[in-house]
Formats: sequence, structure tokens, C-alpha cells
Amino acid sequence: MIQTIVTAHYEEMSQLAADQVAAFLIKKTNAVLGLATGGTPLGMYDRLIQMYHQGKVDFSHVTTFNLDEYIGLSKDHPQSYAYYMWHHLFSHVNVHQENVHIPPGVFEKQEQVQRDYEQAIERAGGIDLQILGIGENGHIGFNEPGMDLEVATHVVPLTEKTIQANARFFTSIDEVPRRAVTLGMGKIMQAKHILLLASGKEKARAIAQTVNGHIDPRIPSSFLQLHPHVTMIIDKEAAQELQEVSSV
Ligand SMILES: O=P(O)(O)OC[C@H]1O[C@](O)(CO)[C@@H](O)[C@@H]1O
Repeated sequence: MIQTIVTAHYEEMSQLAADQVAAFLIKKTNAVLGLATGGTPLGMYDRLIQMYHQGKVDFSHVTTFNLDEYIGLSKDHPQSYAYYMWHHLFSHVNVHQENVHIPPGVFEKQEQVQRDYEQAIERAGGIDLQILGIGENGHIGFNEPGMDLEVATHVVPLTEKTIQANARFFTSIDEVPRRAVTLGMGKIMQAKHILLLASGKEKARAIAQTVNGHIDPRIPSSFLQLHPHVTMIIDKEAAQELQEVSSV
């Protein structure tokens, strides 16, 4: 079931999302968080850092698993998702480095990386709260639209749309990696709770298809309709194509 909360703007979306994560961590101090990158969660991470400095949230017992990483970028590459996470969240809060998990972008044995990542999530007891952004084409993590979807962690070629959308973070589109490693739909759907964030009119179609459309691998996010506990916090631009919405 998808509960949808529409906010006036990005800032309100970010604050509400941070409040929900903080409330979750107060209830379950040793929570396993699934984390997302991209532009959307940046405001939420900023607010979580502020709340941490105000003593309102504690990451000392939290374990994290990131959704994805670009293939070919080492963890100190400024556009890698590992760099992003340390830069935008982990270095500013009291999470323990050994509790942080991000799939490697450079590796020798692909199958082993995929298996190790899945097993680490299982050993941690599964993901309690999965934060998701959404691509304009409905991708979640880097599960790109297609005729079928992968259950397990896997390597995926990025679609032209995703490469174009993510080119804004690179000096030129040629620098955007063409492949990524991503959590599959299985571990995302097994998360006990999911919090999806979206902002801007570019996401409106994907959000409408997520909530009101048929469940279809060509819109990977539409599978979230099958999950029992999804909360979507989206701003009103991202909500503009929804059939029925309730605002905060
Ligand atoms: O928040 P953004 O930058 O629009 O990205 C949306 C989604 O695309 C990705 O960045 C991958 O392309 C995801 O990590 C993210 O959830």
C-alpha cells in the first residue's frame, strides 16, 4: 500500500522525510537503513545532519546499505556514490565506518560482489527502512525499465535517459559511466518499510505511473504497489499527475 504525502516544496519534503527517518531511529536505534543517492535526498541528509548536531538523532548503532554504485568509479572518485555518501552524510554524523555498506564500483569478480552484498544484508537482518529516489523513467536503485526485472543484486547497463539525467553531475555526458551495480528488486521489496522521495515536474509522470498505473516492469517503481508499507513524500510538482492526492 502506498501512502502519499504531498508537500508544498522541496524543503518541506526534505524536512518531513528527515523527521520520519529520525522518528524511525528513535524507535529502533539499531535500524538497518537502505540509502539512496542522486539530487533528491540531499536536503533530507542536510536536515539529518542538523538534527544530529542538535542531539535529536543518533547513528551510532545504525547499519547502512546503499542501493547502487557506478561501475568503474573507485570510492574516492568525486562522482562515485561512496564519495557522495561520505561527503553528504556519513562524515558529519556518528555512524561507524564498519556499519556502512556501499557496493564497490571497481572489482574483479562480479558474481562474488553481488553475492557478498546480498549476504551482508541478510546477516544484518534485512533492511528496516529503505529510502528511495525515482528516475524519470520509474527506475528505483538502478533497476531500469525493461521486459523483466532482476531480483538479486546485479550489474546493469544504464538507459540513455538515465545517462542524460545524471550527466548534470559530470563535466560531460561522456564521463557518465554506462553501467552500475544495483540492489535488485528483491531486496528493495523485502525492506520492511520504504520511504520514496520525489520532487519536481520531471518526476510527475513516473509518480503517477507508480501509484495509479499497472504493475509493469517497464515502470519498475510500479511494483511498490505490492509492498505493504510504502510512504511517498513528494512535492506538489511531482504530484501534479496523480489522480487523488492528500496534502500535508
Ligand atoms: O534524485 P535524482 O537525482 O533525480 O535521481 C533519481 C534516482 O536516480 C538515481 O540517481 C540513479 O540514476 C538514483 O540513485 C535516484 O534514486
